[in-house]
Amino acid sequence: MANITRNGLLIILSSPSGAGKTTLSRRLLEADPNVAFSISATTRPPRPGEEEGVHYYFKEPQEFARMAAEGEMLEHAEVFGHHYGSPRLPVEAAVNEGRDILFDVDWQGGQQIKNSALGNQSVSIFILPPSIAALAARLKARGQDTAEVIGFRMKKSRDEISHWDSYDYVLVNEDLATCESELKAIIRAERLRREHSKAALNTFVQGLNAEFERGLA
Ligand SMILES: Nc1nc2c(ncn2[C@@H]2O[C@H](COP(=O)(O)OP(=O)(O)O)[C@@H](O)[C@H]2O)c(=O)[nH]1
Ligand SMILES: Nc1ncnc2c1ncn2[C@@H]1O[C@H](COP(=O)(O)OP(=O)(O)O)[C@@H](O)[C@H]1O
Repeated sequence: MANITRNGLLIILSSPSGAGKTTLSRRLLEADPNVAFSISATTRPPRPGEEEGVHYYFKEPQEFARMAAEGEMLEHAEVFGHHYGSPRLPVEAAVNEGRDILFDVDWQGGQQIKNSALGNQSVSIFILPPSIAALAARLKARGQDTAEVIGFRMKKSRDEISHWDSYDYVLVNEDLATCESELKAIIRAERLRREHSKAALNTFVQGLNAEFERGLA
């Protein structure tokens, strides 16, 4: 049977706060054991229920600055007044082992990953809310931020949305199940892209040519 190995894919997911990235990521990770989550480092304090090393690595600003200065992050940016970054080593390990890695990052992070040495192994997906009213309602319903924080995130969402045009794919998260299946379809197709398994395909086609030469056609 054909065994065409491929490099791992960097899956970049961005959206304005409240559009559903976290929910979609969780569903994808539960359904697909070949996808790992890139656990970001952040200076933001934990929300209720968030665990160290599961949702984020919570860092003091000084430690975060050291990690960034010493090149330990694949990308990093300031979002909502806090610093966020993706540790580099787990990403390189996953890609080399042919495992996909999912990033929940803002547009700045998405752009830095696209411009990095691993950019040609990445696919970026932007999630839009069905309406701004729905976005506000979801942030309220999540019940994890104060009215002031929600107001601030809503103001910033216009800026985040303005970057939709630099993503490979754009999905509208109206019905969650539909959006989840669209996301999975994108990942299935991207895994099959020629450039993501070029070395293995070269070897495979050489094998087909060798069969021709042996006169098996
Ligand atoms: N650039 C970058 N952005 C990140 C990273 N981790 C999280 N973010 C973004 O920071 C923003 C705030 O995240 P968070 O505080 O968890 O709130 P959320 O918007 O409700 O998910 C979101 O846009 C995330 O995508 C990271 O490692 N790098
Ligand atoms: N398609 C959807 N329809 C209704 N509610 C949704 C949908 N997708 C996500 N939500 C809800 O909206 C809130 C914000 O979603 P979340 O995944 O935390 O967003 P983000 O990570 O983008 O900030 C959560 O309470 C989530 O359950």
